[in-house]
Amino acid sequence: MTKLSVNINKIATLRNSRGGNVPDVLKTAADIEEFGAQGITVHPRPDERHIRYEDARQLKGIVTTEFNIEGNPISKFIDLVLEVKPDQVTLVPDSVDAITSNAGWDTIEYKQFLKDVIGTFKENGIRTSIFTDPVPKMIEGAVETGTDRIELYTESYAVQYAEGKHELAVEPYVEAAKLAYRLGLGLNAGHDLSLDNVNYFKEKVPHLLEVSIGHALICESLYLGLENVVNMYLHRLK
Ligand SMILES: CC(=O)[C@@H](O)[C@H](O)COP(=O)(O)O
Ligand SMILES: NCC(=O)COP(=O)(O)O
Repeated sequence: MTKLSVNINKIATLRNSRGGNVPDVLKTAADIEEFGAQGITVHPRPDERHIRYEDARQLKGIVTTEFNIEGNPISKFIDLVLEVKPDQVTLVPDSVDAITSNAGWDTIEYKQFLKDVIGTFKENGIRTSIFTDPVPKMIEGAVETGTDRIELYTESYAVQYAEGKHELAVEPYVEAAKLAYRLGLGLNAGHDLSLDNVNYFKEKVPHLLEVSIGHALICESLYLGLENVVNMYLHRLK
């Protein structure tokens, strides 16, 4: 079975757009777990434009499944993770001004840095994962960092899948998954996975422990809920 960890960044984006506490990020996380998701992911960015550091602190007392915090390990992120002690930390090399994550780690260039940060998290009992492109030498480099898992960056899969190139899209991920397994790395995946493309990915990619999904899942929830909610309003306005 592959676990679903729901990334709730977009719930916080909506909340922040009005300034109040609607939707309530903590309640939403608890409800998502109640609906069966096996994990909650947050990716606080330095500008806190969606999930805030304080949300991550408060979620620690709410999440009863697996809590995964993602982000670039700048010093305030490292401090947050060591304070909150989530089940898993996923390191992502995103720049401060990135709209969203847009690359995996260069595990060769950043090997010593990753080794040091990963060592600190593991000493504190936190499972580690690093965001990685499906490139064999980057996966071999990941082993050297001591990470428990890698998270395969799935944007290129999602783009090519949407263009109908399904086999071409998934092939590097299948090879990456086999290599990671041989090297003893646990395997997660995420970015732009959706109701359209996740099933094919899951069927083809072996040893997939967990996917984290946010943007598409929240958009799909809006679309799939709209008819129901419009009708509820119409009923109240009769
Ligand atoms: C690592 C990854 O792919 C996700 O965490 C994604 O970057 C979500 O972050 P945003 O919600 O800021 O796009
Ligand atoms: N790690 C990926 C993630 O948390 C969600 O990414 P996306 O579904 O918002 O693209």
